[in-house]
Amino acid sequence: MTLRLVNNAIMMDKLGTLRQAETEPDTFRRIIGELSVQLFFAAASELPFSEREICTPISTATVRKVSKEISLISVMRAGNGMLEAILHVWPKSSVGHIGIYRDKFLNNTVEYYCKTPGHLSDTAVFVMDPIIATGDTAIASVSRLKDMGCRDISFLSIVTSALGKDLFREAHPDVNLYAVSCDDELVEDGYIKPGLGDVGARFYNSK
Ligand SMILES: O=P(O)(O)OC[C@H]1O[C@H](OP(=O)(O)OP(=O)(O)O)[C@H](O)[C@@H]1O
Ligand SMILES: O=c1cc[nH]c(=O)[nH]1
Repeated sequence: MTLRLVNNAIMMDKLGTLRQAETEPDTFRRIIGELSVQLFFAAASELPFSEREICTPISTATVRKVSKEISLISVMRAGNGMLEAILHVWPKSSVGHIGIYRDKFLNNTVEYYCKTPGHLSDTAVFVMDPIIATGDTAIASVSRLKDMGCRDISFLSIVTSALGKDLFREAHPDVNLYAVSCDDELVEDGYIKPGLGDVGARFYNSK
């Protein structure tokens, strides 16, 4: 697995706004969506395509069509914020939802929901969750997808911790991870520093 950092001056400017504690939920949501689309486009550079001849208004041209079906898998709940924006740019995707969280008392992950497309293993699977902190949730989500037969998996995340990235790579060396930032530290309660805070709570203006 490689961590591909997808960032440029504009994306970093937007990430800075996301990091600011006083950023309002409407702006927070919009930027999560914008950055998610950039991650999806970067990850899509690995997709297979076929070529065909078409007529433009001026001449003929050889154009490319994506030749593999795409599945988008949201790790709830914060993954839903990325899903919405990506679905908007590739509406013919199939969509699945996985509900997995890290239970700090059990010191394990707990799955509470899983609904995915039936033909998932034949598709290019893009899993999304804005945060990889300890890595437990991302690792468990990808393991679940592999149990269903998925082999072509990319993981999209806005911010990963360095530790989470390393543990993810150990667990799933065959999965490419795309992120806007890799932050150095994890603090008490498993939050990334500087990070984004509680992303689900900030996205939904909720607890
Ligand atoms: O790498 P980990 O240590 O497992 O932490 C990352 C998880 O934490 C956040 O979700 P959270 O559990 O806060 O749930 P939410 O999406 O419902 O807010 C985030 O969206 C990841 O799913
Ligand atoms: O930094 C973190 C860690 C876990 N969950 C979040 O929402 N943020």
